[in-house]
Amino acid sequence: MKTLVRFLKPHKGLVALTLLILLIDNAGTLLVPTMLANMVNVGITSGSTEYILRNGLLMLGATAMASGGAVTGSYLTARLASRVACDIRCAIYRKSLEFSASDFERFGTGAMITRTLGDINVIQQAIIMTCQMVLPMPVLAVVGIILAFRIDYQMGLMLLIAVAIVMVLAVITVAKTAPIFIRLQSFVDRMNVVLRENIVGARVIRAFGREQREEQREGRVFEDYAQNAIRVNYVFSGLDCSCFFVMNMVEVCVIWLGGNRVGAHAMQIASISAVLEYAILILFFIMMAQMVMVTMPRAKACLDRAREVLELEPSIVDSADAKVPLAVAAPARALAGERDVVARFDHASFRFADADEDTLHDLTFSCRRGQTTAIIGSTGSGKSTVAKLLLRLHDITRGRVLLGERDVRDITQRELRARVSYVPQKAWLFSGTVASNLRDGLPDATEEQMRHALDVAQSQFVYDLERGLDAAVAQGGTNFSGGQRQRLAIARAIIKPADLYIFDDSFSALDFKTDAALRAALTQEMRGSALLIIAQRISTILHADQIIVLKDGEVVGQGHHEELMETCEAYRAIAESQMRGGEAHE
Ligand SMILES: Nc1ncnc2c1ncn2[C@@H]1O[C@H](COP(=O)(O)OP(=O)(O)OP(=O)(O)O)[C@@H](O)[C@H]1O
Repeated sequence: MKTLVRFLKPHKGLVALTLLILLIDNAGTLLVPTMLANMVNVGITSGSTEYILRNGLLMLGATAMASGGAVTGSYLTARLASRVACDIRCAIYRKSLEFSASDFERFGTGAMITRTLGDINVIQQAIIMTCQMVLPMPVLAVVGIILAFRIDYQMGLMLLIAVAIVMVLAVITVAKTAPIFIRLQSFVDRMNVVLRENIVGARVIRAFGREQREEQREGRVFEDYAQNAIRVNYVFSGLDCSCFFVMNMVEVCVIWLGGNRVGAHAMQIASISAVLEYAILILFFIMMAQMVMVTMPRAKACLDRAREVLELEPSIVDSADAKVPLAVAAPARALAGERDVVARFDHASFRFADADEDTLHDLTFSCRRGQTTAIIGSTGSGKSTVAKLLLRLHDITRGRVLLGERDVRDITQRELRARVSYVPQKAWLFSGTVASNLRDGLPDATEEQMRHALDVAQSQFVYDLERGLDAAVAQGGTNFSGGQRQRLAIARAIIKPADLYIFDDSFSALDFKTDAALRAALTQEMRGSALLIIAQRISTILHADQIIVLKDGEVVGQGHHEELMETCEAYRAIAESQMRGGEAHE
């Protein structure tokens, strides 16, 4: 509830206006039956045309209040609900950008999508239904019963008892059915996770002939959801018919008791229809409110899930004394006090939160300006983790990681990432154009700068595309080959001015000739910065100024290729295995 209040607060004017309009709608609705009764009881019985006309005009006014209020109220509630939903979605998205890799893993991509889209839709609908069906109910019930008492004491009492019984039944139904609706939302989450996995991995599923198995897995999830949805529909149909039964019974009672009261001259005939209308109106709103209330626990579950995301304290935050960030677009310049060392690992160790042992142990090495540092090691030795620590996507457990002379934890994340340019292992491009992707690296890049970056990244293939720099890029860059994607990701990284460029296994999909040409162009281009190249292929790092050999998260060798061939057993083993395979080309 606190979360909802927080998001309603900025719209308090709209909330107040919506409630006022709904009140006007209810007032109009409640006035009509009494006016109608008066018209018949007084106007028609006395034959006063003037009374009938005057009362008719007043009724017209009340009807206009009710219908105008209903239309405006619907518009305002829809507007309020969509504004609140939009604010929650934006807040979740903004929050997710603050998450470290492990924070994000706590929820998972599928669940984050459900929380941002499906869950917020449920909340949006709940706000609309609450405003239109639940909030008017107590007003209508209380005022309707008072008006019925004014018409006749016994009729009022009967209506009060009927409403009390229906309310008790409604509360029991809501309490009993709430868990089904909460379960329903968790099934939506599961469906989303399984569907996403199967759609993204559709080609792998086909390649491994796993269609039947995946179909069964999906079928089970859909089946669970369907079973729950059927139960929900049972509940609704049960509610529907019992409510209509109660309404009809109350109608019978009103007419029966009304007839008796008229016979006893305790009230006039047209008052029966007024009480009847109040009874139908109140019971109808109780029925609708009940239907909305059974879905409320689901909306609450959705709100709780949104709150979980919004209230999660990111595990990586800027320290209080971190310097004011530089503008991201500002060109990088020499880091104060350090001309030479751009980045340094100082006895750094790291352990994943869910791991039993350190992934990296006691790493000490520096990346220098104008030099290429390479990291090589077997699969899972911790190479990518080194890159992520430099970007502070994770925080080290012991030791220090420094940018220039400053610990990365004492720099704002914004400044840190403005000074480091990164090509991730999995080259990811955003949907748009080649140019828009390059502008992610440098927002105001000129065509000349883009062409230069493409040339350095050996991406001249772009010029052969029909629309050149404006060629369309599909989500993830799937309309390009793996090698083309890598080169475009490299172009995006090198167009950004930075002190440190990190290439995480970014040359793996390139042929040897392109790999060699790209490295030569990079070395030439990046003389003023430090390069950190993570690679599996010896040929990619052969000429690096310094090679770090990682084994099980430990540095087991450090030096030039020739030095390492002499002194490092692990390096020699990698080199020899690749030379046997004919990979180590210059
Ligand atoms: N989020 C995570 N949680 C727990 N352990 C992880 C996580 N990510 C990676 N690891 C583990 O950390 C170790 C190092 O992973 P890393 O990705 O750095 O290896 P790598 O040397 O880059 O491997 P590759 O060459 O295959 O890309 C691996 O053993 C991996 O299982």
